[in-house]
Amino acid sequence: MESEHLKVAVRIRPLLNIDNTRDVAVYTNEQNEVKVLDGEHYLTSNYDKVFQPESSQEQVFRFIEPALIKTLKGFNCTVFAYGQTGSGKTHTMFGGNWEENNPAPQVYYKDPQGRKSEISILKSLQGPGIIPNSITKLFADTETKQFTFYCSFIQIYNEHLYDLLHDARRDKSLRIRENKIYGIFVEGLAEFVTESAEDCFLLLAKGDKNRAVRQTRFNHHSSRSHTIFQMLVETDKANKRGVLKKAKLNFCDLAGSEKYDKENSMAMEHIKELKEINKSLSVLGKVIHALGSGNNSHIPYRDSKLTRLLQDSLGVNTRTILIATISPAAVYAEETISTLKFADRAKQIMVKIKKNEVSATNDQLITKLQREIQHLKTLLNLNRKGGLQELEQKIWVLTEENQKLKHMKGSFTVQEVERLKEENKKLRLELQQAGITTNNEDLFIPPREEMTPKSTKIKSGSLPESRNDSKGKPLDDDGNTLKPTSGSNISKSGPFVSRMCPNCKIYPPCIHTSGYVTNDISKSLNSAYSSASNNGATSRSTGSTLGQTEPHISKLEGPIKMNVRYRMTNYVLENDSASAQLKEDEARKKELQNIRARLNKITELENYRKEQFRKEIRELEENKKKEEEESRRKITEDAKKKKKLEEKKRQVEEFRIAKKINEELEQLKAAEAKREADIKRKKDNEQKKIKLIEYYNKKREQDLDD
Ligand SMILES: Nc1ncnc2c1ncn2[C@@H]1O[C@H](COP(=O)(O)OP(=O)(O)OP(=O)(O)O)[C@@H](O)[C@H]1O
Repeated sequence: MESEHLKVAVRIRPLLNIDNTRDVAVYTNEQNEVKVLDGEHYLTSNYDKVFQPESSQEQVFRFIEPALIKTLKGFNCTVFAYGQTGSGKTHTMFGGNWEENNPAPQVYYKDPQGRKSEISILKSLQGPGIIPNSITKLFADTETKQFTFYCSFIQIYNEHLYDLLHDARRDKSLRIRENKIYGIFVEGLAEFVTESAEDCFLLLAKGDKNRAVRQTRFNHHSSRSHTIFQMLVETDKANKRGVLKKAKLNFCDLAGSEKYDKENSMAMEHIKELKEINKSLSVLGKVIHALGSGNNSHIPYRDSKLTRLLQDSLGVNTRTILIATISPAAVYAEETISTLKFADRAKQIMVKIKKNEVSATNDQLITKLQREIQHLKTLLNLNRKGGLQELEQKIWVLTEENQKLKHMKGSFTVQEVERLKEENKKLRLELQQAGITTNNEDLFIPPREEMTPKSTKIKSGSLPESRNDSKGKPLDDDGNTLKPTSGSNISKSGPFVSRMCPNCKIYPPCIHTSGYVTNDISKSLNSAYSSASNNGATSRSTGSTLGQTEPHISKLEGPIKMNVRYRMTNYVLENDSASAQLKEDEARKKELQNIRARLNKITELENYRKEQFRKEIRELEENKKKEEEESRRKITEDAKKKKKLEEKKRQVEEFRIAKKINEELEQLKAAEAKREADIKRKKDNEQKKIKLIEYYNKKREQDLDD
């Protein structure tokens, strides 16, 4: 065991016409320091290496080369390109003008006569990037040695995984799965055996054509998905210590981080992409942060497909190289600072690295090889044009061979295992010549001891970090309850019982034992037997079959014909002693029990809270009712009061009017009285005047008389 820091480099690309500016904000010095300075922002940080705008692709490749070479010694290696959209990730990983020049070859790599095509994609690249340079280097270094390389090309688009080599239209998203034998793997992902650098370039070119791209503000040809070009490197021969080496090489060209463009309205699809990209990059940041903080109790690998897929290539057992790409332009200072901060955080990860060595006589390896050989033979048998009779014979031979292998397990020599590996490779080559591809679910046949219902297997703690649903059934990465892949119809009779078969007098598995052959073969056998019995042969009971997934055979899509094999990932096989396994199982069991106990507590708490909540709601409802009644009563009272007041008002009004009338009447009466008094006074005065006149008249008459 040795420990090593992850390596972080920054690559500054030159100013481009698309930047529309001559103002720069990024400065560097000899000490691999980067300064971002634009009056508004200031950041200075130090990295393992800083590549200037004029640095060549060759110089960048030299930086990752030591880690690359180590893959041949059994160390995993992951190279990331991280940065803002248009900052040069694809340029760094694939090469200058890769996307524009990608020729997507329309020729067979091998013509029908088996002659090699002369096409060289490398020549068409202006300055090959890390991936083509690494491929050239690996094949040049292993020319004389015996290594096998398996390649696959994945893209993660909107949190869905697609096989870039098979699924141009992103029709079928793939699932990430994990188990004890294969580790973390992508179900249904094809792996191609590549015999030369040219093989790899063809795959690269084909996959890259299928990548999701879109024009963004900063890049006319922006990659909108994360892509991972994976290479598995395996030694064919065991070394003097009887050890086989293998390593996984991941080249990740991450989708560019991008800010929401407020000025130009973005299409919904673009916004969704942007959200998913930023989310998964943020999870990558969190994982890196969690690894760096040394608190490994919870690392959120499962929060994004990218981190889940790279779980065994992040933090442990892997040399990780992060190349942060930035633009020097002042207009991108904010994005540049955020990229540099991400790179800073990444620097803090301490990576423990160990070799992927596996003893050639390791039981798991033998089981894996046996299983693969069994499956490949089945496929070949189905493909070959032989009649049923021939097929039957071959299956008998295979049955016996497998029987022998089963009994021999544990007493294998290194040479025998190497022979198994050789045989495995040859079978794949034969499939390659036939241009056959298949779904690797077929290979995912549980070993005999696992042929119990899946939940039992989970309980034994065989799936690290496995999640269960409320009924204790295992969940997959998408949170769905797992169904046994190939064992949905698996015999429920429990583990395999090793008793001699009464019909053929050998130990199972044999054709009379349930759970041995696939449906197709079993059907062929059944009909072969029935025709044999019709012809007077001894009648045999055929027994039930496993009902496993039928081998799916289809022609390879596109013109490339190559070897196909399927993901068999199991990288941490060292120290795989039974006691360590038992301890691990125990620890997992305890962990699961703890989780269940915690879940129960949480459920109890939740129930209690629910009850409290219901109570509160009831009280609230009662209070509300009372309040409503009260308000109704008040409304009625108010209405009555209002009525009374109105009545009073009316009365007062009437009274006021009556009073006024009275007053007016009084006034009228007074006026009348006054008038009457005046009339009377006038009358009296007139009377007096008349009397006076009468008096004076009388007196004059008297005087006259006198
Ligand atoms: N070091 C460099 N030297 C010259 N040109 C470069 C360099 N880096 C990037 N470029 C150019 O800048 C443009 C954008 O680069 P590239 O496509 O690699 O960006 P990207 O980070 O992969 O973007 P996205 O995330 O949007 O896919 C391309 O035209 C590329 O050729």
